[in-house]
Amino acid sequence: MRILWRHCQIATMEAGKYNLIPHAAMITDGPRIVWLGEAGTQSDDAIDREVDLHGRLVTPGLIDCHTHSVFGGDRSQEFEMRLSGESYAEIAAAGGGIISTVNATRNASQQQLLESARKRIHALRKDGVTTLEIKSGYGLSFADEGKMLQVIRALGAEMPLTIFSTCLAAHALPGEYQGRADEYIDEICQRWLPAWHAQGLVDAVDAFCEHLAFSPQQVERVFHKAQQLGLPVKLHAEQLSLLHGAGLAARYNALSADHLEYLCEEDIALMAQHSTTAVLLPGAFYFLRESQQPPVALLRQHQVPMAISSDLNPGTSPVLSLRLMMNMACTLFRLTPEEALAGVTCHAARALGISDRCGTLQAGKEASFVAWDITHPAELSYWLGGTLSKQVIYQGEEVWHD
Ligand SMILES: O=C(O)CC[C@@H]1NC(=O)NC1=O
Ligand SMILES: [Fe+3]
Repeated sequence: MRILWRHCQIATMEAGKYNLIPHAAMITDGPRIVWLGEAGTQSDDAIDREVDLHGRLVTPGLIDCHTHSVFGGDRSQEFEMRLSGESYAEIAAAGGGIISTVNATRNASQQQLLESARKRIHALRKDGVTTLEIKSGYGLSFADEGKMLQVIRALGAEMPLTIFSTCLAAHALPGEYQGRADEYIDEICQRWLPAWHAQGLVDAVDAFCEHLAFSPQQVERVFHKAQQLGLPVKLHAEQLSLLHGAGLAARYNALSADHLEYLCEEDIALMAQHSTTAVLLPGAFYFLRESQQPPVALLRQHQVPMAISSDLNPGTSPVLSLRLMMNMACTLFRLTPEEALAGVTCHAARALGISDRCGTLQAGKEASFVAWDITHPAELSYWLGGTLSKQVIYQGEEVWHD
């Protein structure tokens, strides 16, 4: 069905710039854009339906390229304990920390994981998200990581947005492997990854490269297996220290290196050379009250595209608004509002390797876009909270309206 979407202004986000078309229209045919431009200059091909967008501003659907949206329980009590002055050690002794989420996820059924994730994803969708990456990483066993990956695929099958599945089995060391990290990595590489890949459950492979998680040597073994399976890689890198994880990821032509507070210029140059996108996660920086900022000026200087994401997870970034992350990227990391919008559209698409399909509004690309009740794109980073999205269109269909 050919639909003419008229009476709007469009920010196409091509090349990471607004490219504002002030009096615009767009024609979609099913899930694809077939034309967009100055209103009235379109060809007079048959149109089946017209939609008046009431002068609203239209951007590409937002892309949240780094989330841990599937998990059991939550860590709100831990949050309260910390603010009551309890130490990490006391919290851990009381069963808090990432292991508490692992236990809650292992004890939850697929249905329970699906239902709790669905609520969180709906909040993101109302805020304009039409593509979402979700990682495993709270199961940490063959059965429970497989359960998470099945839930991620089920969410993609039932919800009106595109869901990209990333295996993060190398997120933390489970209790049963304490002191035997290399054996855990062996299990992931020799048995788990090949099986999940054969079941079609994995679109990319990620790991957490950090002193409290896995070493660059252990990460490289996971990357080597992913490469053998033909799966792209991503990496949680330089969040809390400099281990040159981002440089290792770049050498494996990673789609992205993420967090990057402690990133160095040598590894930025490798990211530029290997087209690895930088993914900045201001929610975790803010929630952990970090002080070390990612080197944004150096990333700009080396022309490494910066994506922005929620890092939605129960421990360090319980975030339910990607637009709030845009504000934090500007307020905390000093990105411009135009860079922040590029960070959740075209650069986020690049971080998932799907720039051919979405992230900008152009003929031939996916007809996934948002009509916002604003007059300038900078408002998307400016307003804190609130509902600015009036209509969310996914692959040519209206899937949410205010
Ligand atoms: O605490 C949690 O539940 C996850 C922490 C989260 N995972 C990661 O790799 N970095 C983080 O901040
Ligand atoms: Fe993360």
